[in-house]
Amino acid sequence: MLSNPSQTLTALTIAGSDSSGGAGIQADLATFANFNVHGLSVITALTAQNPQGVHRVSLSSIEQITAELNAIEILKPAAIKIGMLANSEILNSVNQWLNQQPVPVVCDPVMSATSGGSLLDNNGIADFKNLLNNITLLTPNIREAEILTGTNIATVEDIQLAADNLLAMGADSVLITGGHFLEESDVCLDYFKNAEQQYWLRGKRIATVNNHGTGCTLSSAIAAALAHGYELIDAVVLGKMAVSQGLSQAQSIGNFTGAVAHPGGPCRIEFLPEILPANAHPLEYKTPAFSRCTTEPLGVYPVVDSADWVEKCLAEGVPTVQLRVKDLPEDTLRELVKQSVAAQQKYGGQLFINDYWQLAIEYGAYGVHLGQEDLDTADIHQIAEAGLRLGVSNHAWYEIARAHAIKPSYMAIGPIYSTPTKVMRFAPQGLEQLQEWVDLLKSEYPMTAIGGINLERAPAVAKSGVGSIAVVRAVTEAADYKAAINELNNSLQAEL
Ligand SMILES: Cc1ncc(COP(=O)(O)OP(=O)(O)O)c(N)n1
Ligand SMILES: Cc1ncsc1CCOP(=O)(O)O
Ligand SMILES: [Mg+2]
Repeated sequence: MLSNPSQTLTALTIAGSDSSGGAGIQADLATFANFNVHGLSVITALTAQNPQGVHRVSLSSIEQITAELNAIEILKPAAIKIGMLANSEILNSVNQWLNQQPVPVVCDPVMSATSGGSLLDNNGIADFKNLLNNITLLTPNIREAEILTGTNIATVEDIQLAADNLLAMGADSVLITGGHFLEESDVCLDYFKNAEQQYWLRGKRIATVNNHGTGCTLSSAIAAALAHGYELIDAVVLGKMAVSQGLSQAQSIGNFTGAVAHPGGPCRIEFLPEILPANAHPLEYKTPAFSRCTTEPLGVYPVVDSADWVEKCLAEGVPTVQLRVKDLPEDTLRELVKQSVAAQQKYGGQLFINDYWQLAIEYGAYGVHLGQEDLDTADIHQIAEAGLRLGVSNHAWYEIARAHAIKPSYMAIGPIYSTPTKVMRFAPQGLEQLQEWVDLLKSEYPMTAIGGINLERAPAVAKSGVGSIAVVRAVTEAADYKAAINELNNSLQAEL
């Protein structure tokens, strides 16, 4: 799912072996391989298991587990996944070793097999809180969250309360997975919370009985993405996609139920989860209905800072243009928006106003372009109801999942290259990441690429199939802006 890094990355799973091959160590290693991460393993227990049940469990000795943990240390796992710990003795000795580990730890609090057998004894459950201080992300399902918190979970509010309890018990972040919540509905709701953020992830429910190993796959996929250096919130999206894609291809084994698959390869948009707006109730959230853009793909897309530039670009026949100005007094802004809208009425084209969505509505602009921070405060339903289009900036997987929940009129990806035009906390995405996001999103959204794109780079960017290139300097600082627009257009046309 993630491409091969230039140096071998390692991740460690500390878990039990599943003789039926669908969960535990076997699922974790298959997931790591899928994410191009070399898997290290410390096996806490051997289970004699098949779809009919867990027939026998044989625990590894503490000496063996400790020796394995110490042995793999020189291979420097970049992330750790924890699964079956069997009992309090194993749990506490793993925890002691974790005290020295500087890397993120994802813990799936495995307590029982899908087929029913117990995989953690009562003392282990009682001691589980000891482990939480060493856990970056805890990924319980509803039943596991109930057991760990001693609460009953039947509603959305119960899930939120359980997450609060788990954080209070010491976990840094918690993701309560909703595979067994509202099972009759066609969506699957997971809830993420830590000190900074809380959100619902809404994914398509993949109804299958072949779901053995789902929790193992999710937690090890998140650990693998963390090993690649992704931020936790991005890793959660990647983990969720891997599970949904895997469930969609899961097959039975003869007459027996099977396990989540590990197909690898590119992910389809139907498996991209939606991150619902922070204040949305997950069962009542209504997706806004934004109008589509008239001209798709969006083509050459100059981002300019004056009504004069808007007019010159539209007069030159660009299909899309954006007015992007910062820190101006209200009356100057109004005048700029008004004049830009007048230019659009004269020449046609799609005029997007950056940031100032109320003015865009008031003056009847074609659309609004918003950054992810703006989504926290803008009334996006009002923008949609006024008939304006919405474009949204995206720099990371988490942002893409968040934008996907509001179904904007287009998705912007950037920065593709480094640029002096804007200070951003995101590293350049590069062409490979652009390609992955174009392949994922293009069937549902028109897209544009922005950041550091000049005439030389335009053909390579256009080759991704993005269909539009958004530029500031390549037009506004060109010796001949008309020729620049023409050349950018030629690069895009060559790929249509
Ligand atoms: C086409 C396009 N893509 C991205 C941006 C960046 O917008 P935003 O995140 O709102 O940041 P500012 O432009 O406001 O600094 C854009 N303007 N246009
Ligand atoms: C506004 C913005 N958002 C992401 S990159 C960028 C600036 C792009 O400017 P340039 O085309 O000059 O690199
Ligand atoms: Mg903005």
